[in-house]
Amino acid sequence: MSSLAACSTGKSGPTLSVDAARLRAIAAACPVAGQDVLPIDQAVGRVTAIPITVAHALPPFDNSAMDGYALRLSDLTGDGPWHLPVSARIAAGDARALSLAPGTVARIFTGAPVPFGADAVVMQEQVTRTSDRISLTERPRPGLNIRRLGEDVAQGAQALAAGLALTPPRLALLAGCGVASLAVRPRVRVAILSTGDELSEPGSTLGPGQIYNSNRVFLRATLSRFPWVHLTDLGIVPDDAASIRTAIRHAAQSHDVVISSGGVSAGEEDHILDALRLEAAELDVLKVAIRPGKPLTVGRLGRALYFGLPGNPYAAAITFSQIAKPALRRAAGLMEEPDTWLPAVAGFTYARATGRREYVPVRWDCRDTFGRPVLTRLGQGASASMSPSAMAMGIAVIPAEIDMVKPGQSLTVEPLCE
Ligand SMILES: Nc1nc2c(c(=O)[nH]1)N[C@H]1C(S)=C(S)[C@@H](COP(=O)(O)OP(=O)(O)OC[C@H]3O[C@@H](n4cnc5c(N)ncnc54)[C@H](O)[C@@H]3O)O[C@H]1N2
Ligand code: MOO
Repeated sequence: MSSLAACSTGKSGPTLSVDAARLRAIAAACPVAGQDVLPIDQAVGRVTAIPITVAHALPPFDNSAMDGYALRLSDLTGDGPWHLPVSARIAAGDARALSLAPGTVARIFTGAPVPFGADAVVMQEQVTRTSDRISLTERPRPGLNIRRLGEDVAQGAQALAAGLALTPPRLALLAGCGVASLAVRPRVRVAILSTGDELSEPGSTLGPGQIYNSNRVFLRATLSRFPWVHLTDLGIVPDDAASIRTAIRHAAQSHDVVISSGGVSAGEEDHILDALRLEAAELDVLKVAIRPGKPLTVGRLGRALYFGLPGNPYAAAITFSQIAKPALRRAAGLMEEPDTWLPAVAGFTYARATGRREYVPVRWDCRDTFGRPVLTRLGQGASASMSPSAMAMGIAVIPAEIDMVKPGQSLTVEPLCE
């Protein structure tokens, strides 16, 4: 079991900047408490609950980085070339605790234990071998081609801090240190629901005035990519105040985060805000200077974090990625915020109203002389349009105060992954 402790009591206020809204959402999200112990091969994408210290050093013994010859530098007296007999042969996995006989070299292979007394390994390409001896002309530097015990991770050291996503390289690091299982944060229990009497599910026949529910699939697909989420899909909730109240109250009792789409703007058919108020939710964010997605609502309902995303599909997608996702990551216990924004340059002209930071679907097929993508804008910025973002290579950001974007203007873009 996990739970989010309430840790902020923000009040609703005027229109917030995107950054302020994001910070409030993150502040409202406390990491889920508790920990699960998982075998390492079931932990990909999960979040470290505590610092991971390791019982085994990496590497666990001095070993050779090359196929070659291990030698003692003190045997290379005077000027070269030096001629030394080969006294031993050591392959990877050799279990003998060998000492290198003075005045000799050992044939050694990559990954094999360096014999006691040897202080350098010379690559085989740099020696001449004749029957049972080698000749070399250049004095190797001390420690050449020797991977020292614990040089990657010392025995007993912290291999990973708490709050890190277990990426494949991090799991490989732990495996290299002999870690077989570890403590991760419990999954964040997320409930999603759609509101709107106009909604019908794909596969059904559309009635008059109906549209297909696309936000549900978007949220399911997006959240399914987060291994630290446990998802409950509550489907479409009837669009009346009582049904919505009951649904969100129950969802908040058994989940860490509740995400709804639709019903957050000003009309009397938009019931989410009323329902949240009647359920005594603490509302941290009610309006954001973002395009699309202005009527985003963020708050706390009981012990759960609540996101009321706008119904328009592109607005739901942008507010999810810009505001909800960073807060969800905090709820998951993640302490790293990825910075995926890249410098880019506009290849289009766009006259726009100031006041809201705008997220624009873009493509690019060339780069400028500095290597920055030259962006083409897709669509007209309608928050109900789905084709532009479906075809986009990335989302460009236009600062709130800019009233005209011209070709050559510096922008930033976040590439979309497949
Ligand atoms: N008088 C005002 N009207 C609107 C305002 C405003 O400030 N004053 N804001 C506009 C903005 S901006 C947005 S964004 C939308 C937000 O609307 P809601 O969050 O209340 O959402 P709905 O009204 O329920 O739906 C909006 C739109 O999206 C469609 N929709 C809803 N759910 C889904 C879904 N699951 N899948 C696909 N499409 C969905 C719905 O049919 C509507 O067309 O409000 C503006 N209005
Ligand atoms: O803020 Mo809304 O998404 O423009 O229609």
